[in-house]
Amino acid sequence: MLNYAPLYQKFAEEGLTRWLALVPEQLDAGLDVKRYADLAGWQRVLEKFPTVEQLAEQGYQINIALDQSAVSIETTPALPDSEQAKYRNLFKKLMPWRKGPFQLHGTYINTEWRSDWKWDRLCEFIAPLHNRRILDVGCGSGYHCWRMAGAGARMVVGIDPSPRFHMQFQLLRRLMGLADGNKVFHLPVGIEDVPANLDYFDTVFSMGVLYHRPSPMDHLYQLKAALRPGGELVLETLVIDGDENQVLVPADRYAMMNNVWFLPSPDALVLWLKKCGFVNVRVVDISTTTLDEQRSTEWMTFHSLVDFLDPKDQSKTVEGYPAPKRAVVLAERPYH
Ligand SMILES: Nc1ncnc2c1ncn2[C@@H]1O[C@H](C[S@+](CC[C@H]([NH3+])C(=O)[O-])CC(=O)[O-])[C@@H](O)[C@H]1O
Repeated sequence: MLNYAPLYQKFAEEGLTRWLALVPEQLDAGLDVKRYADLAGWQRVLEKFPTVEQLAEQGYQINIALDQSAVSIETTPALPDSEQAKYRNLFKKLMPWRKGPFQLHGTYINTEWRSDWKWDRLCEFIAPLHNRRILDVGCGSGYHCWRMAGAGARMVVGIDPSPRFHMQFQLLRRLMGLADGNKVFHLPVGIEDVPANLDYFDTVFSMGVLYHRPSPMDHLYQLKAALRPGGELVLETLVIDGDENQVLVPADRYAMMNNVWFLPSPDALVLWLKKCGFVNVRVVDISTTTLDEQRSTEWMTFHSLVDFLDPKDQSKTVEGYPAPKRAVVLAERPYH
């Protein structure tokens, strides 16, 4: 059984009461087996893994590392080869694994994305996460949430509406046990389910989400309202080259994705943030996504970036738009 008791307890302790009141309903809706037929199977996969307590009884010590490129859970001594092979096959049953990498009980999960590279690009610029309460909007499997915990966060709430990613997160939580997992939580909901005007989080991350929103200014206002005054927004999104009034709205698909709305230039993004009332707005990174950062692997066997680019000119998407380039922008919610 998935255990949400620690989430209820932590939300209560940390004063997230308005959200807490909605959580039972949100879990029911986000994990509705009638809507998501695979859930029961994923749940059975999770239950095949040993809990930390079971491993401890067998004399194993759990070693968790959240501050290196692969979020890692291993034992001392290492599990026998036969057990490692069994778990490797079970990890495969939760494919596709998109955000990572992870190193779990002898298996390196080489995810579609080198999410650690994104982390490396921003971590030196953001306000230090020590003791902060953090919201990660569109967190996927929660890879970055674990890295935030590794950087000393007091509490991390990751949200993502995909039930598969929720189960990937729950698997990590099970393997980790509560000792280290009790400050990182994941809810199977979207930004629209976060209660309005929380005025709460010290840092809000929105990475890879803005371009999926049909109403980007509303997204920025929602993020701002989730922050406490003085809190920091870490915004990462697809951008194009151009001045502050240049924005690409793809007619149909962009890089084969059919739910892409607005790709601003970095300067336009800065203007939008200022117009929405953020202060101290600055671009800290602009990077073109490389074929080494996003690619098919044995853990994500579908098409990936190389298939989304024009084979004759990789500076363009198959639709003829500029190839994916992403910016990281930091901004603060003002005190007044
Ligand atoms: N309404 C919504 N509210 C919140 N999340 C949503 C919503 N709709 C979709 N998502 C989720 O937003 C995530 C976007 S990926 C970024 C992952 C991570 N942040 C990363 O930066 O690597 C995009 C990328 O590949 O960059 C997906 O996991 C969706 O399920």
